[in-house]
Amino acid sequence: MLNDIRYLVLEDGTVYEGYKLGAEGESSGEIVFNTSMTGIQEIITDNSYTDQIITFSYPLVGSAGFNTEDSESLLPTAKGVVVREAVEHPSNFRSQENLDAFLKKYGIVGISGVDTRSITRRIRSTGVMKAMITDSADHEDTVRSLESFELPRDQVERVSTRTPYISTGRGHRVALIDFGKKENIVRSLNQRGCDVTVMPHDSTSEEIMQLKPDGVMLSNGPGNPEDVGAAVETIKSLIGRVPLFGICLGHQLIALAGGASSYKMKFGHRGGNQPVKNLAANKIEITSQNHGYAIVEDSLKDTDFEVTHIAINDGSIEGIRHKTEPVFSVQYHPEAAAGPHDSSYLFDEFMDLMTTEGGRQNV
Ligand SMILES: NC(=O)CC[C@H](N)C(=O)O
Repeated sequence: MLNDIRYLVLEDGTVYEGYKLGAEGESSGEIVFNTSMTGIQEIITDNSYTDQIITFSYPLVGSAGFNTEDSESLLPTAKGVVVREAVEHPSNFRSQENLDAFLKKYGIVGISGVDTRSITRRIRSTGVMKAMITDSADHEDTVRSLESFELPRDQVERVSTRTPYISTGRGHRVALIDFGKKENIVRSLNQRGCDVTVMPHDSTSEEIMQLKPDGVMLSNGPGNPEDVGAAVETIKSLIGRVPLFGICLGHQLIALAGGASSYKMKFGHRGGNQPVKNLAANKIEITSQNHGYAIVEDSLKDTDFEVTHIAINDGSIEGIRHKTEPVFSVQYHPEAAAGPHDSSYLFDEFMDLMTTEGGRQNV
């Protein structure tokens, strides 16, 4: 069994010894943790995790198995998966394969048998950092190569669609700018009858307006919002011409377009049980989240935007809206997948905005 040993080495020199899981080889990325207990396939296939190693803090991972229907992208782009125990025999009538087989299929390197709660506590005190999953026992060498490893910054262009395509419906016409979108955003719009045109990340405002959309959605996506400058210019020019709804990276880009700024959080929010307060309704929503950046509250002061939602755990901004135009966005995931459906009402609010404000561009 000796050659089944694999290591997770953190940039700070901490080494965890475990077992091989998923693909052969080694892999480096930014290590983050997710506290969800379910929705493992949706999380691993969320392209917002591009170049990141996902640690599941919950100890038993993959009990519902994996299938061909529940992926949030065609090609998962996470750099690794870290679990305490990988379920070998899933128990679910929809399951077609287990975690190990699913990771192998997509070439994702994983490690099992490590204390993921201890890793989570370490990330919470030190902050997210670089890490490597490797079979090499020369840990000093691994730490040295991690020191010189630079996290790439071109994630959005790697995961966005290269050409526009349509997911047909008979209702409102929506242009969805794809920064690495989760499929459930398209499904949530289609379920409400929308005709969705998925557009590349670098589409210009002219290309978007040529579609004569009733509304424009800005998707989630990986990386630092400051690296997606072209989209900020597009959004600036769309504000006031068409209703806009942004999710996660899309929310951050709307805020940047409005003149606000973003920052990198110490360890972000990732999980399916994140409480958020809706300030207008004075209600708490339990939300699905996956973000490592957030909007600087003070930077919103001199903009046309106001805060609509805040995170209960740390008070950070979770939602904003334009004071006079039909533009709003949330840092969390109303499309769920994985996670609770408390905030699906936001899609309905977008439908209402498209009914009352859509079609302005045709005037
Ligand atoms: N899910 C997302 O869209 C994530 C947005 C951004 N990449 C962040 O980490 O904050």
